Amino acid sequence: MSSPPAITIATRESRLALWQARHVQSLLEARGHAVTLLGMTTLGDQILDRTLSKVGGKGLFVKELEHALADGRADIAVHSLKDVPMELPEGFALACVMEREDPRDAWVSPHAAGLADLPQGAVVGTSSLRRVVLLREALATLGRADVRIEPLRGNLDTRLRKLDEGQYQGIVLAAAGLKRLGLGDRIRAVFEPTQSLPAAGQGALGIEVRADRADLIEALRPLAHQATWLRVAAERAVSRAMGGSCSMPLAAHAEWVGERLWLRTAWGEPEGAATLVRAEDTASVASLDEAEALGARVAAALRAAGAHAPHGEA
Ligand SMILES: NCc1[nH]cc(CCC(=O)O)c1CC(=O)O
Repeated sequence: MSSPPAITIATRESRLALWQARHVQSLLEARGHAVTLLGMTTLGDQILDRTLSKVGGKGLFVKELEHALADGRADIAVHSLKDVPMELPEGFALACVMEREDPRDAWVSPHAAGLADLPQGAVVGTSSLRRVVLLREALATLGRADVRIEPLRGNLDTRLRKLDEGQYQGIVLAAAGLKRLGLGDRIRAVFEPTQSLPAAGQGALGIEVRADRADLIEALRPLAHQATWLRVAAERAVSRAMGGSCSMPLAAHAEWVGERLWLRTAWGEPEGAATLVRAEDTASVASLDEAEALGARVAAALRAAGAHAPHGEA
């Protein structure tokens, strides 16, 4: 038998990206592969101080890594699936989706145990439009028109520093990123999906390869987690059907209830009504096709309830 192929992982150099790449590295090494990391700075990393949706969206974190796969400098790229565009470019494939970390949003604040306890006139920081519209709805329900939501950009350490410096009284981050970096003790509370519905793919890692690398797709198969993959396929199908980019305030979250997949979605407009449009459904799901069909069906219901793509997009 031939020995397992050597694998080079292209990775961004943020602490979270490096943790994720090393996580995959150790799983592959345990299976006998020799693994090296190729660190890269992406355009997305260079402009972390600007609102991503204004400068071209999620693809920015992925494209440079794909160049390295295309020209053979690297074999695989490890991504937070939340940051991966719905349609990969021609010639690339998602080889596997791995077991999900906590998919929920986390509340981080030295000042308040939750939104209701915020001091008068508090500033809450968050970056994604999804979290903005969810927070706005939650604050309106609590009658907290005094609380302002302000943009918060940068990698995890930068965001926590801005909180600690007092620019915000509380911030909302993915629980998964904090836990992976050993910062779980910064989490004051996790939002249940009824309070802050997570983004499609949040907390799940995916491994991208060149579509012609059947050898790697085979080698990565043992890292796949089918129960996560089906959840994420349903969630991503919603984003796809909605023309989803990160300029869209869209939440899509699936979880298992026995053999059935329960998919919940929410959509809002940053300048629109505080109350979000929501749609949900369940289905018996055993294949990626069935998961995607559920996603398409719930997306159609969400559109019928009033959700739409931004300005003229399909
Ligand atoms: N938006 C950036 C991003 N991409 C993935 C994660 C967290 C980890 C994950 O979802 O797997 C984060 C940080 C955050 O949203 O707070």
